[in-house]
Amino acid sequence: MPGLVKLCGMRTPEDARAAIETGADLIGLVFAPSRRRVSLEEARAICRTVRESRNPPRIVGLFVDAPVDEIAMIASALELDLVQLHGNEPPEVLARLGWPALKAIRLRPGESLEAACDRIAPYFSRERNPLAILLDAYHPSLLGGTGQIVDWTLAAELAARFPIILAGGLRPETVAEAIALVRPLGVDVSSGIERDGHKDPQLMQAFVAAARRAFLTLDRPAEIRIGGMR
Ligand SMILES: O=C(O)c1ccccc1N[C@@H]1O[C@H](COP(=O)(O)O)[C@@H](O)[C@H]1O
Repeated sequence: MPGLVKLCGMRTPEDARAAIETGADLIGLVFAPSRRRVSLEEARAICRTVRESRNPPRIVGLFVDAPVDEIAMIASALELDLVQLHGNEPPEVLARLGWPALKAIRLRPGESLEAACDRIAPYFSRERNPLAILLDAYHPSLLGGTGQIVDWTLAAELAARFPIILAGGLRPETVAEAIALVRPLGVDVSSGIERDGHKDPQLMQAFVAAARRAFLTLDRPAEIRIGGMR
């Protein structure tokens, strides 16, 4: 599959149904402090809805600096396809966890290419590599899902060197330009598909359609495999 599209922050089975309708590849459930956080029971209901669908997206559990035991417990209880580690988890955490993972790196304003590469490279020097690095924008007080935009020029340099999923302030009307410039393996969005703080089915549809069109126009579409998915 050229170009993955992840829709993050599903809070209800209805959100998940709307995401499934778009044909998104991945949906995200937040288990970190956030207005989008779901309990284990709420997550179970969402997972059931997803798995009963005909073309289920992969389910990603998002954690921020949570204890490894807690991540492992939730990942196995819900049979998550992937975890997204969105805090300051060092490479050892991915090795100890042993679960397919996306590692988020929050780029700081003015961060140099060299500094960003120095932060990312250690994740690829171990026996347990992340499937991709998810680039988000640093916020001084919030952990993510802030709608803040990443430096796309820096992101493009990083995407030429590492498997990158681009996140951070993407919207239906900006995602095509971001994909054309950055050429990531995938894109991820949370606040850009919300209206009045809730997931909006029309914005979800518009985001996925725009991302799909943009990935198709890349002359050499990037590819990523997640659990046999192409
Ligand atoms: O979505 C959240 O509430 C969240 C909470 C804590 C850490 C990360 C979170 N979301 C991730 O943030 C990025 C960017 O989101 P946005 O599109 O800028 O709103 C994305 O990877 C979400 O998965």
